[in-house]
Amino acid sequence: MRLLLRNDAGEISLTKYFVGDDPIPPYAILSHTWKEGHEVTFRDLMDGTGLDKAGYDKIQFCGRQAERDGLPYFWVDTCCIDKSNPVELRDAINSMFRWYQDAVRCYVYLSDVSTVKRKANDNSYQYTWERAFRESRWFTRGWTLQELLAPTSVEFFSREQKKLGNKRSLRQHIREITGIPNAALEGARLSQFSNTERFLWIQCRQTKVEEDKAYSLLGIFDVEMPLRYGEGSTSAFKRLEEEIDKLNKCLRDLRSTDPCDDKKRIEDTKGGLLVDSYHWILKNSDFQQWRDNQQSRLLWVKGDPGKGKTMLLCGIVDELKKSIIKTNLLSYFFCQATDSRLNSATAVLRGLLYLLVKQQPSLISHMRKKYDHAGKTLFEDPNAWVALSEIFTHILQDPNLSSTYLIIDALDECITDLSKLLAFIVEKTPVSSRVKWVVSSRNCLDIGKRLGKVGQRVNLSLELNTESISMAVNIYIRHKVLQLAEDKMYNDKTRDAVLAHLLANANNTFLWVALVCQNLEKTLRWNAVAKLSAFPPGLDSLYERMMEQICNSDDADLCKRILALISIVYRPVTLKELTSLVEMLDDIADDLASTREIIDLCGSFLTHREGIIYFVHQSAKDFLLTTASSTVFPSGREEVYYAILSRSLQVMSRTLQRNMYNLGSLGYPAELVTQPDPDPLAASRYSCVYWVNHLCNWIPNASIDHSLDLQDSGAVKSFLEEKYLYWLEALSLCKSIPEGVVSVARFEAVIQERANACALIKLVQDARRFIMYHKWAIENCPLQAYASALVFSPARSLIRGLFKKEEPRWITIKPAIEDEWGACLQTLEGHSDAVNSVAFSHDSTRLASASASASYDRTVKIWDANSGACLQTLDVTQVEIDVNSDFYGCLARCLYTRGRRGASPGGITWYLFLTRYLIHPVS
Ligand SMILES: Nc1ncnc2c1ncn2[C@@H]1O[C@H](COP(=O)(O)OP(=O)(O)OP(=O)(O)O)[C@@H](O)[C@H]1O
Repeated sequence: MRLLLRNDAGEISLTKYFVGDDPIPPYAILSHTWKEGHEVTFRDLMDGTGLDKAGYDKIQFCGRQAERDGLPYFWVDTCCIDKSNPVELRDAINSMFRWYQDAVRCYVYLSDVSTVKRKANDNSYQYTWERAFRESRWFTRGWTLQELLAPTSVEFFSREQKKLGNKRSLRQHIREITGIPNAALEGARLSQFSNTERFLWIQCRQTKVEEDKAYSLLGIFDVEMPLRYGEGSTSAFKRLEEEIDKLNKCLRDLRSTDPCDDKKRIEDTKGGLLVDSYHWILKNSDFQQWRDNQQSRLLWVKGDPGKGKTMLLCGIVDELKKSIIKTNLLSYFFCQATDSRLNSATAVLRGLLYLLVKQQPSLISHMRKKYDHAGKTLFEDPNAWVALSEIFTHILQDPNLSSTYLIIDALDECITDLSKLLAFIVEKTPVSSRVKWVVSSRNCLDIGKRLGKVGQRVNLSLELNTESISMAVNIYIRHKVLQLAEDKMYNDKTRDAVLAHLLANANNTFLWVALVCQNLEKTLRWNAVAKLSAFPPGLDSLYERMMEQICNSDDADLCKRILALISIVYRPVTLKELTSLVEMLDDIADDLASTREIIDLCGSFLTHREGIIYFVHQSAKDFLLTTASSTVFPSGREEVYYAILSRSLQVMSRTLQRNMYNLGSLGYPAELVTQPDPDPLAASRYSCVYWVNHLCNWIPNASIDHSLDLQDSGAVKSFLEEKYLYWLEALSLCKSIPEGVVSVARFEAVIQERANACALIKLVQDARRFIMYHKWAIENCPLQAYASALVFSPARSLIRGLFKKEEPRWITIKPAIEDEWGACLQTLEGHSDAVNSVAFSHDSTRLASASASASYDRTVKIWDANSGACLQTLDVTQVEIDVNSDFYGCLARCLYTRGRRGASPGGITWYLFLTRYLIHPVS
């Protein structure tokens, strides 16, 4: 951008063009409406002409007003853009919103509003500036919409250059004139207003050039697109809407969880956030140093289990939201070890990115190119970390990134790839001075060592802030006891006894207090005081006592079984899923209220919210898996894996059948499928995705009598024979076909190792070929499991034979297919043109395919050799690849047939040879 500078003599000159990282001095900006032929242009200023034009007065006004406000620099659109330079014009239009946003002051000059009272007609003197203000042309123009919304400070001036008020003082008028809600006028992020609402704001406004009506919205939607003057308004709006749709689709695919919802859920499940119990942090000197000192980039909050770190970070998020200016970004993520969707480094980056892009949509530009090639898999496949960390790095380096706060809670609960996440934080913290980080964890030596490498770090140890924590916990105790006393109608004596016990034994541990109070909620009023001695100090002692109580209760076996199961499932299960997995709950399978009651009996280990069962705290799960392991798993964990496997097979056998969601046609696309209510898969969803995992975990033990076995006559084989195809449909409905592909491969490996059952092994091998070959079709259209998958399988495929009855009857002439599965394992579809090279990685887990010649699609794709998922698409224009040279270990040429199997135009069928460990180039 180029600014104007007013010197002491009142002379105005243009500055140099600021590019890249050039620091731009604080400046004021003018907003006005243009008058044809009267405006001073860039050329005028360069040639020293235009001083006699009427528009020059406005420029001088802006310069003088800026000087009064202590700003020597200012910007006026008529003369600061060289419109004869198309590149500069394009960049200016795409950046204009930000220029207005970054201005310290925006002066709106209203040439048609006068403060001089004058006679409107013969007998009236009521023509005041307010009415002229309401009717001003400024409110009817397209570009002035962003000039009203983008800057924080907007001041309005009359024709006589007299100040009329500002955006805040004139809010009521502006709202009535424009229909724009107060929140938007007060600077709320525009991304929080719906598209329809934002389009409405421009509807009645006009622009001189018709396309500008759409182009003037680019900043309001925070998207970029090339300008094509002459395309017409319809086309410009169409392209704008397409751009917005692409943005929304990318954002939808990026979202694996919404950390805003996670925060709310965590607060709700933990009984609500008590402001008085975290407010101490605002006065803490370490926190203040981190917040106020530009050099302090990272705050590490550390403390023992249950000391209130998570709730403290929830509080910090709330406080930052209140105190930071609206253009700043705030993104956060709460790791939870008990939930596989929230316990990996990839999940953390994905969640942080999601919130960042939601607030500043233009940041999506850093992922769009890759995303446009790879789609959702970019964020999900095994290489997601590589892609996400690269995108994140670009965002952190983006000069347009607003000041940003990034908050990650519970690093110690990041189970997968914590070291990668730590390395990333350590490496990226110094990258941008506009980004501040807060992370929390337990007192882990390893985390401390890694974070110790960050120079600009502040450590905040809860154990070293005993006084503050003690006061915070005492406030919490008083709050909880008052609540209990009210709910349970304690008399004063009981209330005081409970209060005294908690104050004396809490040891500055919030969680201990929370657990005791949870227990007291279930204790009869008359028994409360006597029961207090059952709550010894210390978390582990408390858990032990809770376990003892469970063991002595009437429902001990059931509670222990539920606790064991919840400790080892791969994700939190729903109440319905739980009833299907625990035999002892059979009698109340349809009675969710009773299941809830039983969960409540499991001491204070478990809690449930919106039908999903969670551990009350990670430390509860840790306790069950370690200290209480022999109580909860008296016959070892294998026995519980077995039970889950066995029950999973039962529930799937009961519920899986053809067309469970009543889809209208065989080609019904998976992306349009919505979950019916009631959901036929509600009880078996977990089992469908994870039964093979439990089978792999289970090591048959001769001492236990298993009715289920891996023999030719066993239940596993019967399940596959009777339900395999319905299971594939269910996996597709659960959007879990890639997991299914990996499961069947694992299954095959396990069964070859463990079972002495030829028929079962053959069946599983056939099942594996079936899912690999038809993965794409079934994943995209669930019912294709019964159509193309069957019809295009070899005549002697065991699965085809078993499910012959499901083949569409109306296909009377069936394609001639080989008798046996051929050399083709699966079809990898994705390149839009011919492929000229492929190569396996050294460990055979990855396959690279290149369509890299000039006339091809100029991409290299990396595939997971097991699941066939496309992991990454590399743009060959960016990656220098000589297709004839060594690449990715070795390059192999493969046979391919274009469009075989009637694949999509340009689709390619690859023959991946069974002997893939022995890659030899073939012509
Ligand atoms: N400010 C607060 N307001 C309300 N409840 C709180 C607050 N701080 C702590 N608690 C209570 O204490 C419990 C433990 O707090 P929290 O989960 O934040 O501890 P933590 O230090 O993160 O534990 P861990 O490291 O083991 O995960 C919460 O479940 C909640 O019930």
